[in-house]
Amino acid sequence: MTPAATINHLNVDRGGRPVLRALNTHINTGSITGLLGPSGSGKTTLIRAIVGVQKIRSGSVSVFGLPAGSTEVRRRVGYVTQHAAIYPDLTVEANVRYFAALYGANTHDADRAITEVGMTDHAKQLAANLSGGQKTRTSLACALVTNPEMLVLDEPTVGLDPVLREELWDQFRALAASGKTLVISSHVMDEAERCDRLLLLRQGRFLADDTPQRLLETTGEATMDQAFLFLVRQRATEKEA
Ligand SMILES: Nc1ncnc2c1ncn2[C@@H]1O[C@H](COP(=O)(O)OP(=O)(O)OP(=O)(O)O)[C@@H](O)[C@H]1O
Repeated sequence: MTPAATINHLNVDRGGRPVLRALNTHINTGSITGLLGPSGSGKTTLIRAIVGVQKIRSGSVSVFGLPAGSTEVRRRVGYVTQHAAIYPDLTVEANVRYFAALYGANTHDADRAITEVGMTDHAKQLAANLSGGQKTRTSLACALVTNPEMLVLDEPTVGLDPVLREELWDQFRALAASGKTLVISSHVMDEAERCDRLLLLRQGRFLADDTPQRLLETTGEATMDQAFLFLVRQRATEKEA
């Protein structure tokens, strides 16, 4: 199957320092790829490169076979940034309809997106009065108005309680089951096991690129946290050798 995105020898500098270093990978279509790593490891930078809003030093990122961020792919990729980008003084419906208008979609598309994220009962509520999870879901609806084939979500579950996180992950799984490609970043290792494939980032390099199951098997560890630490130690030993 043709990958939804291909990252080829990607190098990115920010503030004059290398932030992503020689990354190579691909993102499978119709699946959930988790981008995991500690704070500052480069997750947001990689996400920005996939969406096509990040200046890169060298290498390439292609999405659906076209350069990331090009006009032809922009509508096919939905992006939810780390901070819910919605207007607190507008209702859920008005927020999503506003996004729809911006992207040349109609009110029917907006209503479909609201239904898709399970926010129909809250459509008339002001965004200011929503819970954290509902705000994230509204942002997700805004990203879904163009019915994108790929969704890129930057730490969508940060600050949410376990029940809300569970609900959101059910939503993500349903979106992937409908054929959409999801890239989801997180620094919470227990979310890793919910992904089909994992990219573990540390200091701008991939520590691992594998399924959660295979990562546990190859490291011989019981949890993702332990597997991550195992790989960090292994990398340090390799450097010393
Ligand atoms: N606008 C910027 N100018 C200069 N350096 C930046 C800028 N944004 C990020 N960086 C640096 O790039 C590195 C990677 O940042 P990035 O935001 O991609 O990490 P992250 O893994 O998403 O972190 P977090 O989990 O805290 O959001 C960090 O060292 C950060 O300080």
